[in-house]
Amino acid sequence: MEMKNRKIVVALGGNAILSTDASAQAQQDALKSTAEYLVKFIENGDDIIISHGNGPQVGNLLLQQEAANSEKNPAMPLDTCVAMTQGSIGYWLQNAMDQVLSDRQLDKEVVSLVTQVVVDENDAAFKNPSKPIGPFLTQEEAEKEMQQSDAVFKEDAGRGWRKVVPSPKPVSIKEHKVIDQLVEAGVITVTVGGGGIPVVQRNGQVEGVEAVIDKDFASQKLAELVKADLLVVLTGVDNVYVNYNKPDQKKLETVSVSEMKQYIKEDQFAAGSMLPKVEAAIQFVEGYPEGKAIITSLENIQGVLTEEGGTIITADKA
Ligand SMILES: Nc1ncnc2c1ncn2[C@@H]1O[C@H](COP(=O)(O)OP(=O)(O)O)[C@@H](O)[C@H]1O
Ligand SMILES: NC(=O)OP(=O)(O)O
Repeated sequence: MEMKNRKIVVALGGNAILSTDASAQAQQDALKSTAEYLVKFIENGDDIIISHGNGPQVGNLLLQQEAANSEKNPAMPLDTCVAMTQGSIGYWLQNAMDQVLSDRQLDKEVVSLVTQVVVDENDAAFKNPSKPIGPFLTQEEAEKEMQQSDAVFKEDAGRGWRKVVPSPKPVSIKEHKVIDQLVEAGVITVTVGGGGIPVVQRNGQVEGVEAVIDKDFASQKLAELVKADLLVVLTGVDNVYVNYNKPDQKKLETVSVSEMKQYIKEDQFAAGSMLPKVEAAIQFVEGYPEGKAIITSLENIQGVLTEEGGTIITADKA
């Protein structure tokens, strides 16, 4: 059954933007294909709020900043780099969505919003950098980098070594009311890009801090604040699995919060890849039991339209 007129937060995973080629053209091309999928929500009559990651992009931007750093042309701090990636990826997404909407003769506006996400300055994450950004290095290259600077590198889910930065949890989203107004006005809104620009509130002022927020948690916070019907986390797999990549792997379809928590206890989801998605899904439906969360791939958007595909996380029955 097709579900319609839903308010949906769609979080785009890394493969929706960048696979191997980090050039602007390749990322724009990838987002054109992504937009072809996303437009299906609009054709279905849903309102969407789009969020996206920035791990590879913000890490690459930091390297560019460091390479050009001089007194006259100083490197920008990490919060500003996050804002810069919100701008570039938001521009590409707006452009890609505009193109597909116009091809389909759909009369819809798309905007991307520079979004500040409030974090707690005492979040333990500031003392324990964990969010991988930028390119993958070999262990040898990472160790050399660590000897030469204060940067921390860690192994990223079996894929290589990457620079890691603090990733505090989102507490609130400064612009959430205006996001809701945009959605109510029928505007497709790109927001909390790269997890949002991390800011803290000090003496009544908002100040940027050097961190990268996980976009799945920022999307969950957004879905909670705008009371979304659905949080859709799009990634590289159609479903979440237990015993993933083992001969007895099992696809998860509709799963309650309690069942998911049990799987977390059994260590079924890799930290830094599937675990934050599952945790974000749980937090959303726990905080807003009217909502549901779906973890699936872009290619399986049809399953999201019918709410019959992907891994669907629902609140426990009262
Ligand atoms: N239990 C699991 N079930 C399904 N996928 C898993 C599981 N554990 C780890 N993964 C991996 O996690 C990936 C999603 O994480 P990642 O690629 O880091 O996210 P993103 O799409 O946000 O960039 C999946 O594509 C899959 O390869
Ligand atoms: N900010 C963030 O979570 O980015 P990635 O999804 O690209 O890691």
